[in-house]
Amino acid sequence: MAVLHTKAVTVILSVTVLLGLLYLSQYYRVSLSFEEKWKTVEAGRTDVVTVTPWLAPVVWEGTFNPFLLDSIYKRKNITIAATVFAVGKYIMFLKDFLQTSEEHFFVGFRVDFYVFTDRPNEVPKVNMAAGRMLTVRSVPSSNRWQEISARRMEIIQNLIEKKLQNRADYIFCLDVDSKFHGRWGAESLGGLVAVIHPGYYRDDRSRFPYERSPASNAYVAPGEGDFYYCGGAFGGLVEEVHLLAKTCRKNFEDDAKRGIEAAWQEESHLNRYMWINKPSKVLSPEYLWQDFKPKNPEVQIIRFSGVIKNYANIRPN
Ligand SMILES: CC(=O)N[C@H]1[C@@H](OP(=O)(O)OP(=O)(O)OC[C@H]2O[C@@H](n3ccc(=O)[nH]c3=O)[C@H](O)[C@@H]2O)O[C@H](CO)[C@H](O)[C@@H]1O
Ligand SMILES: [Mn+2]
Repeated sequence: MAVLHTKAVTVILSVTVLLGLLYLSQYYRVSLSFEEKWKTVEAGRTDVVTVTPWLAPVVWEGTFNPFLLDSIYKRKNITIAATVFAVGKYIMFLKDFLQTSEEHFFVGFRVDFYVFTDRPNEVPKVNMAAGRMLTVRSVPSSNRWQEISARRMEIIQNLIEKKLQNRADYIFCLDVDSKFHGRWGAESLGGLVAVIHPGYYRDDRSRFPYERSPASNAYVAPGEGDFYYCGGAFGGLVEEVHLLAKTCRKNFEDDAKRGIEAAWQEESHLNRYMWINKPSKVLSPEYLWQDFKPKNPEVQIIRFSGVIKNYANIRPN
């Protein structure tokens, strides 16, 4: 009896493993048939919104085939730039950010990281794969975190004007106090790309923390706004992000001249910009989660997530 039982278990296990392997071999095949290419999209997701009212895709796990997407963009031989700021004590986050990006962020593509810091000597040495590169640039420190965060727009604008226009196709601007945990690849590419903020995606828009004072250039009126987007991750084609950075910088500085600072600094200006200039691709909160938030069932994978930090210890004010 015991022998029979063991045999049955062995057979069931073998069949399961074989079926699993068969499934994986199908999934990992890059040269998909015409019918197969449409399968993932047709199966899609029904528990979340996957297209905006202005017909931009909202990228969730299960809405795309990663291997197909990579194969499409590989042929185009693109370069992706990524900016990250590590000013003051935030330099401590850089190592994990860079190390995990090697494992998950556009693996197999040409990626140029631009690190902006006031502590260039403390930039960690991280082994990077061929085709990936890191450039360190000095920026002044500040005694106000709001200024460090908001001045990113000006620095991104300058970087694009002085360096990137003929050197990169796409750019992503990312918070440093975060780590990659899952694939972030070609599915995220688009003209203008925004990430839905993990803290508000289940809320009614009346609760979104937009800037509510009409005196500010970042003003979003009650009843307006699509999603609440993160300041910690956005991107797109270099020329689109240039326009975004230039506009947000101007609006921010204009406000400052009149003694106004929007509720969430450049994040408020970004949200105003995205309300007027709809993103052509929207990334789900999988693309910027927060470690302190328990995972919700619709979030099948966390790709990038903010680490838990003690603000009082790391910010200058
Ligand atoms: C997840 C997310 O969307 N985060 C946004 C949010 O809060 P956060 O609490 O995530 O802001 P934060 O403290 O991470 O600051 C934003 C970023 O500025 C840089 N930094 C900041 C302070 C400092 O002393 N040194 C330094 O380098 C660093 O790259 C950091 O990641 O609101 C901020 C604006 O108020 C920004 O829009 C952030 O992107
Ligand atoms: Mn952050």
